[in-house]
Amino acid sequence: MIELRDLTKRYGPKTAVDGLSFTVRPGTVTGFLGPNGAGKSTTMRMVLGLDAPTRGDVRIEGKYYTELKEPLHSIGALLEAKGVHGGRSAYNHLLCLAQSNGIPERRVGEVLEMVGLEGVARKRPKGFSLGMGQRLGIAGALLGDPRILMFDEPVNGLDPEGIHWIRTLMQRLAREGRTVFVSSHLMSEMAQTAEHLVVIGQGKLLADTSMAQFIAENSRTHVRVRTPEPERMRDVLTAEGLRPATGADGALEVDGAEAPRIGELAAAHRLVLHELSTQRASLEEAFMRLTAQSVEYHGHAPGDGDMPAPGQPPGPAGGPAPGTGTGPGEATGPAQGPPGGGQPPPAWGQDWRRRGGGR
Ligand SMILES: Nc1ncnc2c1ncn2[C@@H]1O[C@H](COP(=O)(O)OP(=O)(O)OP(=O)(O)O)[C@@H](O)[C@H]1O
Repeated sequence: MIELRDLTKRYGPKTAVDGLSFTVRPGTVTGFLGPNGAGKSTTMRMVLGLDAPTRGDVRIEGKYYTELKEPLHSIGALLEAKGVHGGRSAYNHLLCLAQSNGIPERRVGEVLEMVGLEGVARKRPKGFSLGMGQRLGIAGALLGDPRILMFDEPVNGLDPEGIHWIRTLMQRLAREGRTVFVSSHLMSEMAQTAEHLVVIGQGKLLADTSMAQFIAENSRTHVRVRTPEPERMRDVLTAEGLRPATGADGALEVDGAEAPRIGELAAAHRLVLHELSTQRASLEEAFMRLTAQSVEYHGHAPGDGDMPAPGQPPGPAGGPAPGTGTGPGEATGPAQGPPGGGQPPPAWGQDWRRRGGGR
């Protein structure tokens, strides 16, 4: 278990981490999410005692990092894959780590096998690919067989096979009852990996919630209906207590009813349908909405007039491209903006934040 209490870090006038309090529990993968510059790495460095908090503290299994007698047995971390001595072989790099932490040499072979690097054990990491470097970093984290594992952006730059491998490994470690804390700035990646989420923006806690709750509250659906008689369809839906909106292309967008129900209503009133589809907003979009106010740097493409200003939720045109945020619970239809035909939707993130998401 990792417990943060009012954790704060200032660099001169810049507050990188601002009063963070949350607990990372064992048995699940906890995703640590936030846009670039949100303070994830700074937080993780403070967990490991590499940076001193300006205020507040972190405890690992109830102890301060400095109180841990053999830290690698308590917490293993992958912060930056490049922090490896390039001149030593992978085996010797791990052996040095093991010897300085009272870990028997046989464990070096075990972890190399676990990460699939046994074939290059005698090679120098200098020539390793990014993926091999990540695997070596993870081998180092696993060396002390720790109860807690912490990975900072472990899938950055990896190919799909590498991403799949890391995801599976993290889930296995959590199933073994370990605490697994992993940072990312990609909601779509976390959606497939984590069961619990901690979201920060500009150093502040935005959410601490289960992934299931996040999906339930943010993967909002609506039904798109196209018919040659939209006005009559609208009247039928309104008579049922629904409030259809008109999309940019004239299609009706209906919240609060499933597609089969709408299809039955249309049939009962002998209305021809040209389209009846369930649309689900992507989790990536929900995450962008939640963190929109706390993104440090906004990119703008030429002619990017639709990008939301900080604090403004993006309309459908400002959201990610369809299909960019596939995660569990968004199997139907392309990723779309919410209903309303370009009208700003309710600020889901803010609403969700207000409702809280604590355990
Ligand atoms: N040593 C430092 N000195 C001054 N400012 C720093 C230092 N380290 C981090 N910062 C600033 O603190 C803020 C948080 O940085 P941090 O690297 O923790 O964010 P992050 O969420 O990990 O971002 P990313 O996803 O880009 O890695 C940023 O504005 C960064 O510029």
